[in-house]
Amino acid sequence: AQDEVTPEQVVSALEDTFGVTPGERRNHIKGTCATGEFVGLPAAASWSRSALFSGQPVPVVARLSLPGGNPKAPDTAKSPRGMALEFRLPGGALQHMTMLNTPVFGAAHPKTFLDQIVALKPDPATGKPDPAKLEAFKASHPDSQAQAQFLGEHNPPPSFANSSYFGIHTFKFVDATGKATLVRWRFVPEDGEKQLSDEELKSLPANFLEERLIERTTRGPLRWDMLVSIGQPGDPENDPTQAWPEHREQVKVGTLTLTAAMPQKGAACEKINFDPLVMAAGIAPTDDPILRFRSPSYALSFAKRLSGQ
Ligand code: HEM
Repeated sequence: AQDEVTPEQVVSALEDTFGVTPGERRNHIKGTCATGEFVGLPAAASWSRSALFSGQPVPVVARLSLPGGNPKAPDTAKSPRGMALEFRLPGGALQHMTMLNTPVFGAAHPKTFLDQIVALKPDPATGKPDPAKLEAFKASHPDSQAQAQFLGEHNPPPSFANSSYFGIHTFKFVDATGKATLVRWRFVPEDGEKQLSDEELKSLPANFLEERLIERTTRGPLRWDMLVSIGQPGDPENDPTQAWPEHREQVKVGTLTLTAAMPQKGAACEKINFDPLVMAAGIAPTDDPILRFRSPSYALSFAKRLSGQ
């Protein structure tokens, strides 16, 4: 029954809960474009033959975002922040990484994601989600617990620049001989991780993330190290709600640099579908049911917004 959920149902639920802004994303509607480059470390070639790790600069189009389909979502919301990257490899190949600033996701199966979106629908009487429905959702979906706990313990960042972003799913790095290694990646900010105080959460205006990101890039390049954890046999491969055991080997495989940021309207990131299954040779997906479900859901949202719906 878990896999009976369809992308159509989930996109309809997003539209029902958040409303539709014609021509815009059904999820992560609020966002900011950025551009820069990635330079990989050739040492990573012992795990992956991806052109990402040639040592040559690879142009990147990025989008930093807030989840949900409400274009007015406040930047203080205790929700994840998103970072989507499109790497433009030599010869026209593309590699995507579409990440959140939580180490785990809030659903092991698409049904949990669907039920959460339904539970988040504002009650017409209050304009807010019904607390009883949210409680019932939590109680009946233990796989939502780990991400909710992380979000409860970590206030959102004061800037997109002050967050780590996690691939969350397990992926395969594939070397030149075809040997696959299970990995999880994350991007760690050179500006350091920071969290808003509870006071700031109450006093800050609804919009500051875009302005701060643009301002930050005018003062100099913004960098994240790409780190990869190397999996061991038995590490969870198909469950994005489960962290890997601590002390897995960590390898730095490259550096992302963002040099400019701009409002999304008319900018390079606006019309990109950051489908996480867009992959170039050297990186491959696992059978994680959430990872596999994302691709057709993003395609549906993308097709609708491109046609002006
Ligand atoms: C059942 C699971 C999920 C569903 C149904 C889903 C659905 C969607 C949809 C429909 C969009 C808008 C696509 C577009 O119009 O371009 C989106 C965007 C996004 N999602 Fe997901 N998502 C899921 C899981 C995840 C996970 C696990 C992550 C992170 C690891 C993630 C991160 C993002 C980000 C960062 C964006 C914004 C991309 C951009 O800037 O264009 N999502 N999601």
